[in-house]
Amino acid sequence: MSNLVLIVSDRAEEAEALRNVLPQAIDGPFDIEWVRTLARAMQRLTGDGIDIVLMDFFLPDSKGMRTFDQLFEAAAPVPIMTLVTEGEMDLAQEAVQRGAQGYILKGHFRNALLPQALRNTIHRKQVEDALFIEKERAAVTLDSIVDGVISTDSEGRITYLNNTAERMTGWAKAEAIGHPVAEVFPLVDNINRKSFNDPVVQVIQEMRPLALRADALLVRRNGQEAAIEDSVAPIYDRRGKIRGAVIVFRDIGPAQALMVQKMTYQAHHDSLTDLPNRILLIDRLEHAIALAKRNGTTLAVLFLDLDNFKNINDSHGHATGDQLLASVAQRLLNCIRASDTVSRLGGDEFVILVTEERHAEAAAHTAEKIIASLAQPHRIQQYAFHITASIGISTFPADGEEADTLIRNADTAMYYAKKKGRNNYQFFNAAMNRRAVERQFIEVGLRRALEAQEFSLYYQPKVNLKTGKITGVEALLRWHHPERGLMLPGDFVSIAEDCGLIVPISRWVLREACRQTKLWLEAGFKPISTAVNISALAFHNQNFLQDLRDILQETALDPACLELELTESVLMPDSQFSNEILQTLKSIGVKLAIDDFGTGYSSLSYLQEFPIDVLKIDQSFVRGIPELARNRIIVTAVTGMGISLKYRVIAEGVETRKQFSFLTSLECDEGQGNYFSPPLAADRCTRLLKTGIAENLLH
Ligand SMILES: Nc1nc2c(ncn2[C@@H]2O[C@H](COP(=O)(O)OP(=O)(O)OP(=O)(O)O)[C@@H](O)[C@H]2O)c(=O)[nH]1
Repeated sequence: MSNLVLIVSDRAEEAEALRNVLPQAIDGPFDIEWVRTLARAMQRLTGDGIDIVLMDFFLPDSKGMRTFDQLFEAAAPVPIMTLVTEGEMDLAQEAVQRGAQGYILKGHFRNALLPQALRNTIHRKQVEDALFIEKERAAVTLDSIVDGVISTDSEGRITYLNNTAERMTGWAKAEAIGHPVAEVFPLVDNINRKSFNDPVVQVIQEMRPLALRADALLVRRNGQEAAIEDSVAPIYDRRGKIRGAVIVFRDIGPAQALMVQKMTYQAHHDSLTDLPNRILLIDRLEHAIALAKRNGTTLAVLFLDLDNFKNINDSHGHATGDQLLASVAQRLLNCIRASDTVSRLGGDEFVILVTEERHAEAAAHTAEKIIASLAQPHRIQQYAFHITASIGISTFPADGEEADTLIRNADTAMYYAKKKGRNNYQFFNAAMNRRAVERQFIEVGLRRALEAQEFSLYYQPKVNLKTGKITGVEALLRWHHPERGLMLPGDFVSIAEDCGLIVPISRWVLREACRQTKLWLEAGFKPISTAVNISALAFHNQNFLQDLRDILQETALDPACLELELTESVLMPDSQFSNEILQTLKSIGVKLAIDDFGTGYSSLSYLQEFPIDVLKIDQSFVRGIPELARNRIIVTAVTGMGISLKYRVIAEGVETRKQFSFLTSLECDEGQGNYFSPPLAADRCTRLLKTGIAENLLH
């Protein structure tokens, strides 16, 4: 598109010279219009289409600066350049100061830079106009919307407020500019009136927008508060550098503010007990840590888990469980100061934040108070419930400087309180952490071990003490850990129980033992039975009986060749339930043995009640015989009792000829232990089944 140049000059030779140069210019094209007088020029400028004016100061109807002033007023916003001689430079300079875009020296029209200068001037003016319109449009838009808009520079100082922002903050734009945003736009949390971290600083530091948040109160200049929702976004320049931030916010009105406040409250509190939940606890804890750091004080975190709470739910129903939890919450609140926090993390877990302790150990006092308070009966409906709790304590700064670490370490200490028999409290120590890390390592390994086929079964023979024949084997689990090598059950079973992995592991053990026994039977080793240990969790698992039936069917093993070993502690807590399962097991046809007899309840009455075939005397009693009188008496009594009740009695842990001889003299049926053979991998056990126990060991 060509540009139209209006030449305002009375000198024909000048107009002619420009006419000769401009239409052919490479930077063009330019079209030319020429007028001789100011009046004609003014008239022409009332119409459209002129892109630039080139004017002489001296015209027939106007002279000097007046010519420029008149034209400038009529031409706006068309750019003007003046045509001057060297003697008129002063006029040219003054015109530039008054708004001219520049000047052209007469006699230099052939200069190649002239068209370029004209084109640049026209272009610059066009850009300026577009920018002006753009700014105007933005300003008008921003001033007409109902949202407040504030922008800042990269230091967080105000650079702009729209009308709504002026009204809502109480600051006029002119006053606010240059002030820190936190001064003009101060925000507090609508739950506890705590100041928010400056969102602009955060956006500039993190270089990403902050999403809309609806739980903020804007404190106006006059001190009034307004519930708002706001978002903040960074402003970048063309190089991607942060130049500031823009805040957009709106007044959400009292009804919505109330709803938001309610929702915010719900998001921070537990609905059952109305206590702060984990989110609010972490917030308070972080705040308390910051304060303790500043003041050099300490604080303690008490992690509390009710003992055997599941039993209450199971026996009285979830609703009663809920009421008990609410009662516990109330007791906990009564044990602490108003400045402390009791929170419920979920389930039967509570965390208590005790602040401003002079000595962290003072938390023990709170723990004792809590334990004593919870011990009082809780009256719910017509019942009085007795409940205890285990508490772990971590202290700041000794046990961690982060909220998460303190809670985690208190949780670890709580776990040890459970291990110590429940109803007590334990302070966290670093050794616990090492053990917790170790447990974690084992647990992670266990989760992989089944799939990675890292388990195997070893078998230890049981020997008839009269005939010396092998009557069966006990299957013993081994874990070939890729880093630790061979691991025994004592290293990992309790962890597998804690994380529930014992159930699939037990299923694998049962299947593998049945499969191997079937192989031995098919190979002609008869009669032989294999004993498998059943843990409490596996025994109480609701799929236990069905799994067992499936495995027996799958492996086609005669159930009489499978012996299940159960400890007294598995059976006794709920003997009626146990008896029902044992009767079913009996009807399936498997043999039942009481393992580790003598270490647990050793109740004779249940022995008669349960359909048991075998009594296994625990190796701790066999160890000292015949020299150790106490053990000698126990082994003698248990063997005699077992025989008279018509059980097969098996002594575990036989290691010496003396023990073997003594057990034989008692007419104990069978023995098991390293004296006859250590536990062996399946192939070596197969060889032993072929050769039998060495003759010299038996006589
Ligand atoms: N009534 C009720 N029970 C819950 C709620 N949330 C979780 N529970 C139950 O609380 C029990 C928590 O049990 P645990 O802490 O794992 O075990 P426990 O029986 O207390 O035994 P220990 O902690 O080992 O002493 C589980 O049975 C959950 O089902 C709840 O909101 N209300």
